[in-house]
Amino acid sequence: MTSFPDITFPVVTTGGEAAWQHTSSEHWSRLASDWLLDPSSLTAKLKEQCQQFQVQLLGQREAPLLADEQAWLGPQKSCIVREVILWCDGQPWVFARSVFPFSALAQQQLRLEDLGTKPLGEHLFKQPDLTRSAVEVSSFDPHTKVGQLHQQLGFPSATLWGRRSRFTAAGQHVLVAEVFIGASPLAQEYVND
Ligand SMILES: C=C(O[C@@H]1C=C(C(=O)O)C=C[C@H]1O)C(=O)O
Repeated sequence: MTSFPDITFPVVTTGGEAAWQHTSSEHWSRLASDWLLDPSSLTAKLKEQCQQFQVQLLGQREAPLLADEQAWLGPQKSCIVREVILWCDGQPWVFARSVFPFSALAQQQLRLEDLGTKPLGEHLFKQPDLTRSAVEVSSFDPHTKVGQLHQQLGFPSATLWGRRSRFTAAGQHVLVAEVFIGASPLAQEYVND
């Protein structure tokens, strides 16, 4: 069992650190990586890559939305924010921040209330009416909160890459952002980017 480092929640507290762009941009061709584009469950993909997959729950509670999150979820006064680190064989691979309105938490079919350290994806991908928006991608410089998390976890300063999309099921939206950090191939691949 990995002993997880103590990380303050929420990690992401300020907007403007990501420049989310659709993958049709010309910038995209240089980045083409199935880690960013693969529409299947990231949890399932990681479980194929490692023997021991673990979810470190940093927190799941009401917290402020970032301005660019409001655009996806509509004018919510407040939302539930869930942040996790996904670990593969004792190494951090993904930092994920998911935000969803209280109405999604109350939607029993989604069972988000008692997720705990169960991976969100395993719930979402079981929903019969699940749809997913197009994926946005963004880089994260070393000075961003996620870039600092990567270094706090013991990895050298690097430009990181993440993706974001909105899941919809049972009439509710869940916005999920995933940044490849630590020992993940994508974080290593661009380490000198
Ligand atoms: C959306 C998925 O769920 C994963 C698990 C998460 C969690 O437990 O909070 C968050 C983002 C994803 O990396 C997925 O598996 O694709």
